[in-house]
Amino acid sequence: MKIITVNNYNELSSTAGQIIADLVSSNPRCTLGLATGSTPLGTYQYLVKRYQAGDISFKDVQTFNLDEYCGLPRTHPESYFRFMHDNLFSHVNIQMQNRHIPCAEGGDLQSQCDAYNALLRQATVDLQLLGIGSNGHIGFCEPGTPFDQETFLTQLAEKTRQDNQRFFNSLEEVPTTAITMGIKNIMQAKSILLIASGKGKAECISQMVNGPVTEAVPASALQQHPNATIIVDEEAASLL
Ligand SMILES: N[C@@H]1[C@@H](O)[C@H](O)[C@@H](COP(=O)(O)O)O[C@@H]1O
Repeated sequence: MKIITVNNYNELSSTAGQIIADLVSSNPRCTLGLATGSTPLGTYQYLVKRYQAGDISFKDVQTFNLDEYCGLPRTHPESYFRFMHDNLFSHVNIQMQNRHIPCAEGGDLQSQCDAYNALLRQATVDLQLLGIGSNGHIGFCEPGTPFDQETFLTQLAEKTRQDNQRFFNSLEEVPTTAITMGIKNIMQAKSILLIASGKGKAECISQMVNGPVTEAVPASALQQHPNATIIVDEEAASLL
């Protein structure tokens, strides 16, 4: 694992954004794995600026998102479909048919998992962007998820629902399940870029980097990835 410590969130966002922009410039047909949550917002803003400045084009870039809540229509303000539209897709030229997000609408969620997994199996993700949950989750792979797990219907941990309550009016409104890439899918990316900011992430970052590789801390699987880079600000790095 390569660890890059930066001073603050702005630097974190530009450092991560620069790595992604460099990849898109050198490999215009690359495939990006994308993440949601508040941490990647600055990274997406950086990429939008570079696109608007005419520095990079996403015309031939493919994207695969990590996860999607179940029980929210895609039009819901907190769906990850909507998040990606509002924060990245509506501002850059990633073609509609090249954007992939798990579909968690409709009755047969297992079929939706299988369909997404089949797409992932055909793809090679060049760079997977990740945030981290305060309990060490990646995507929505919660503690206890087997490392050989592929795309699946996951039960959200209570801690995750509490953490994400800030985006909803009440805890009751936070979905209890989601479709997520599995750890096996995530680990198949050629490179991984995990970003974390703030004191609330210090403990899980320390466990991920210095703790044992264990299913109890899903992000610890990244210790076994040949090309994983972690960018942390000083607060998130404070227990390393
Ligand atoms: N499914 C997402 C994760 O992909 C994300 O990494 C995590 C942390 O989010 P934040 O960046 O808002 O702390 O939140 C959600 O649970």
